[in-house]
Amino acid sequence: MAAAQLSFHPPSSFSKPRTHPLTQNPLFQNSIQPSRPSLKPLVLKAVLSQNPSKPLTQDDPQTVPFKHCFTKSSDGFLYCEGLKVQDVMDSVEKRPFYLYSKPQITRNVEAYKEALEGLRSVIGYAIKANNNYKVLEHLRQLGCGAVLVSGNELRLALRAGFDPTRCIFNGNGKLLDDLVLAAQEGVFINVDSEFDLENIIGAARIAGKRVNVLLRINPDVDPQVHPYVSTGNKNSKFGIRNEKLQWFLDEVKKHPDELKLVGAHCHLGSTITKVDIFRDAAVLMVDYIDKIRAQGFEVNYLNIGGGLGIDYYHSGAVLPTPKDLINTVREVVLSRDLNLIIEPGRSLIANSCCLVNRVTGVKTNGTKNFIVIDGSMAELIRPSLYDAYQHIELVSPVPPEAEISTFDVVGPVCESADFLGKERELPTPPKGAGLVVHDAGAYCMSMASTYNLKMRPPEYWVEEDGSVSKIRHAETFEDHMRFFEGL
Ligand SMILES: Cc1ncc(COP(=O)(O)O)c(C=O)c1O
Ligand SMILES: N[C@@H](CCCC[NH3+])C(=O)O
Repeated sequence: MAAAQLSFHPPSSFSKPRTHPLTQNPLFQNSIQPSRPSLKPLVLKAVLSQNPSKPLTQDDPQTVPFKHCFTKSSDGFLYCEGLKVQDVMDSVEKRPFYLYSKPQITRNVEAYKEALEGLRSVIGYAIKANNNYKVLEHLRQLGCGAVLVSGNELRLALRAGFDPTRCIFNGNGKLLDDLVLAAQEGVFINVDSEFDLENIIGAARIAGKRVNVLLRINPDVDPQVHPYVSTGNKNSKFGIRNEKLQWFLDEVKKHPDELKLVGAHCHLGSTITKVDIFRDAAVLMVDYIDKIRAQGFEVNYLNIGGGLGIDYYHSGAVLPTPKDLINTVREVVLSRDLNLIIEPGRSLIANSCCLVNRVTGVKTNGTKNFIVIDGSMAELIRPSLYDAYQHIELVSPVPPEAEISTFDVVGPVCESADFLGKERELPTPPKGAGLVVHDAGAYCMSMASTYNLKMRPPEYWVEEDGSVSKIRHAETFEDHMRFFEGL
């Protein structure tokens, strides 16, 4: 059986490949691919009034990559890249919506590219964080590859024009049909378990392709995060433990027509704010790579996964940047002349977006005060699911006499877990006031549901020229009824 034929693309400035045979591998060519036939662009392009005065806290976005694109002016208006969020609210349909800054996404990618200078590297954007098609196209145009966990994420990545040979297929329960598609397309596949390897071999045979595989190692490193987003400790369902490594190497040796072992992968978890944890893992991982190389395998890829946290608290605390992350593993990577793959999701997209809601009313039950908004756990589930903190503020100034109180910010969904924030000090807002939940670009819309038939919200972004475009239509009641057509 022939080895997977990998296409060559000229490198761009994104990653500067050194002269090395491995740079012939397209995973490390950072060209902007010509689009495959793309979906029709979504309608609407409403140019809204520009704010003439620069918001007070806004720094030069070109030089401050991790500054928030959402800033408050001294007179109490929230801006997104110089646009009043209130103006956007007044111009779009009356329902919760996600509002992104496209330039912030660009700045986030640029921060990673800069951090990766001098290394052969690929940024594999974790599509699960946000699967908006327009966002994906933008990230692909900026030079990102993609990390996938389902057949549909793979299909979406292909539609959005990602080069499949710059994509990595992860997951502990990958299905055979999806693996066949991945094998046909030349996607790199991470091996998670014995049955997964068996399925990958089967998929390679069906596709008639030799598959590039990485072993997903469980290094047993504690990422010091919420247990639900911790993935690289020994009790996790993900990855291969040390004692089983030899079995996998022996299996790969037995299947040279189907498998080419090219590297090792680990993913420790998400919301990690201590970069030493990544270095500890990288040190362990190169130890694995040494062991694997000692058996004659030419493994040259180290994939350290994603997981970098962001400043959800807006507390002004100094958190590690992509540069801090990469610098902490740089020497380890160079010491073995490895190609580095990273899989960021949250740190590429979370801070570029907020969920914009309207206040339905304010109530007190005697012991607690509540701000009830039209958004809910259906649109944004992280607070309910992980007790996660996401910063909340009003978009416009309130009358000076408005009392500041401690509120739970809750939605209308019929669950006591339906809260967006607990015990927040806020001025009592009038009915209809705009209220945003920040840092909603990652794991918010992609985890939204239609519970209580709250249909999924529309998405907009502010473009580089300050105009606003709809980048996803709102889901409607009629969309729901279509599931029952013809029954
Ligand atoms: C295998 C893998 N890679 C990458 C990511 C992206 O992580 P994050 O969004 O924290 O960067 C995840 C999610 O935790 C993941 O499970
Ligand atoms: N959904 C999680 C992240 C999970 C990452 C996937 N392994 C969050 O919202 O923070």
